Amino acid sequence: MQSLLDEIAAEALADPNPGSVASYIPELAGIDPHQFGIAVALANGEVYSAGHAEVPFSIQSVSKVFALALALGRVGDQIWRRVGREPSGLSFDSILLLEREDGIPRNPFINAGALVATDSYLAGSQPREALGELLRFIRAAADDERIHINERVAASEIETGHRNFSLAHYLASYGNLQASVEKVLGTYCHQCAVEMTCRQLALAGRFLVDAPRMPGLVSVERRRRINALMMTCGHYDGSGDFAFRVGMPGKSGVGGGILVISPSRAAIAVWSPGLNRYGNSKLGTEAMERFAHRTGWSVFGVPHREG
Ligand SMILES: NC(=O)CC[C@H](N)C(=O)O
Repeated sequence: MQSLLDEIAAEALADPNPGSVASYIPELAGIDPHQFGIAVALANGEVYSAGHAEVPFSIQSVSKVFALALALGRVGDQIWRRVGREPSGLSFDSILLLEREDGIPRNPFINAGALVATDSYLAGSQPREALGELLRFIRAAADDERIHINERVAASEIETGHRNFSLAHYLASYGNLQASVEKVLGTYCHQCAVEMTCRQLALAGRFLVDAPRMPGLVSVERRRRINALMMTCGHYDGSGDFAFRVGMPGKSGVGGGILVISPSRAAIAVWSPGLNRYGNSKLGTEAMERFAHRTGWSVFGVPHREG
């Protein structure tokens, strides 16, 4: 495993075309795209990593996985009255379907749906308490008390988040927000501003792995369902392509991180800040494709011997 990760990191770091970083969040715009890290937390407790696996990055939409788990813990299946479970086929911040579908976002991994998840785990408490609970969840999953929120990234996004404010107001106009738009947006932007290294993110992802000794933070049924949604919706309008190329559930963020789950084997985190046209990490996606190919890992079966 170590030599495989070293190889994959070397290939990614030698790529002259890492994509371009998200520039709409000013704090993220200045990050050097020529960075790549990968970490694998295996079900047996071993952790392997290579490249810039110890560099903290903004997890952005990868946080939507933790937010959904927390929201389900708070309100249970009630959340499915307010958000769907279908891929949207549109970019992460699109408002298009909200009008046609009466303010019910397609899924909890696009921004509109994630705002509903944030509103659900807020559930009457103050943003500070709700974010404390989110951090407790992530820290417990990773077994790492150092994981924190980068206030500058949160502030930068709140200042420039006109689209997300529009989405939230739109949801509110349909009665699909309980807390105020300001509270939901403030909480959401802080949630996106959680910072982790690849190593921390792989460890945090273990709650989605089906094996003994993994952090049991959600029920078996929820774990399977969250994985299913990652497979179908975790990469926005690039979800089909990621499933085709990698064959494992994953959730991306515009910070360039991707959390991938091999359901009974491992949680894998890759990070490279340059993005492809869907807003998902370019080198991260390519590296995961190579990783899946070389390990033979896929949720669609094991490679069989030729002949
Ligand atoms: N795709 C993403 O990572 C988007 C998250 C980002 N915080 C936003 O809301 O725009």
